Amino acid sequence: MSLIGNHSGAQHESAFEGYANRPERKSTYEVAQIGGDGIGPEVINAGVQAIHAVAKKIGTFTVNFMELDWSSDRYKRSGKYVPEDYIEILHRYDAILFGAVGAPDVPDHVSLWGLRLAICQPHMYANVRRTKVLPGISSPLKGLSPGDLDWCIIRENSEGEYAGHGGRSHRGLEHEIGTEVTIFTRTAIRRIARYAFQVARSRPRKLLTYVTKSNAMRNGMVLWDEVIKEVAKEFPDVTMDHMLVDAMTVRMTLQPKSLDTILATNLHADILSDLAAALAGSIGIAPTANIDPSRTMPSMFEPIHGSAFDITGMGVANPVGTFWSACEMLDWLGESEASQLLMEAIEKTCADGIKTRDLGGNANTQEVTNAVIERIEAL
Ligand SMILES: NC(=O)C1=CN([C@@H]2O[C@H](COP(=O)(O)OP(=O)(O)OC[C@H]3O[C@@H](n4cnc5c(N)ncnc54)[C@H](O)[C@@H]3O)[C@@H](O)[C@H]2O)C=CC1
Ligand SMILES: CC(=O)C(=O)O
Ligand SMILES: [K+]
Ligand SMILES: [Mn+2]
Repeated sequence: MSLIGNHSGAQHESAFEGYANRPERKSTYEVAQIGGDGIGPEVINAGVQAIHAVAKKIGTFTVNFMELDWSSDRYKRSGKYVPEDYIEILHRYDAILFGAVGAPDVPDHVSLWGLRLAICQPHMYANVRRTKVLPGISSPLKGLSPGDLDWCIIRENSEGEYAGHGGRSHRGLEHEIGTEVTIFTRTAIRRIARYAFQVARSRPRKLLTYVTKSNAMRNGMVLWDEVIKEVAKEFPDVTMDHMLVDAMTVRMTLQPKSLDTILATNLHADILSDLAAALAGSIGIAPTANIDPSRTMPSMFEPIHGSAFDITGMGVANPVGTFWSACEMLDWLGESEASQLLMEAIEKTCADGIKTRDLGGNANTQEVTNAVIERIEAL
């Protein structure tokens, strides 16, 4: 697949380049639409409008959305976030467009495990999170211009610190114990390392920085270091360097231009990718692709942010993170031209100053959506 973005000069390399298993293009894509909770349905509603507009403009395919009510409301009604046969249900779709999960009156660990982790952990082992300073948006860092902070963070998405192993005993007593056991397996480290090297290889700088904490964590993190060095031998054309996670926050902030593709564990990359989004201007902008590289399961695309109780229902949520996630979805489906077109419309909208208040603007969610659709139609 070609580089994205010859339209306006900005280049958006595919995060999925380098994979031989590009899909057959279809005339109709079936997408599961799961708005979820909080601002999730608000931004997904915006994303669906933008995808329909871009499909109409391109004219070679349509997207059918099937709205699934998998959410905390469903949990409170029925005791379950998802039906018993949810994996079989998801198999019917080409992709999943997801908002967020989390409600003020449900414990966060119940909601996250009930929906997002239930869907992603079994198959979607690569969590791909891109960053870039978009035109018209200022980074809190000094001296950066549009196009800078062009990073692709690859997060291990199936195990690690979020493996769910552990337990509690002696509940309520002074000597109560809680354990959260991190699980690292050679298989999972190797497959995510290969994925990250493929992404790094597909980008012009061919530079991979991998992040661990193998000084204090002397077992599993040392296994990471060893397996990554083994996998590196398969990719002699990729330059690799290593950072301990604490120092990585400093490098991201003070030497941001020294980074390109970044590989880290589930927890570390969760944190570093929120930092990356903030450094690029707002958590409301950044996309996430939860990828099953084998294409056994549909992959799931979602903005990086959560359900944002503090702004739910106000109509001011930034839809850009969802639009960019929609670009990633179209790209993964093989519709690279549509992906490029949508990205270009997003960039033009930002450049024209049509922004939500998290970016210092005063447009609401629908106004930003309308502006993106107008620009799609005009391109
Ligand atoms: N993938 C998912 O479904 C995720 C779910 N969560 C869940 O979301 C809930 C809230 O978590 P928080 O830690 O508060 O993170 P959050 O991302 O929901 O919100 C953090 C801050 O960023 C702001 N923000 C987030 N998205 C925005 C957008 N699109 N436009 C403008 N401002 C935006 C919020 O208003 C808030 O001030 C929790 O239940 C948490 O577990 C959190 C992260 C990811
Ligand atoms: C849950 C969460 O914070 C994430 O997936 O990024
Ligand atoms: K999300
Ligand atoms: Mn997160």
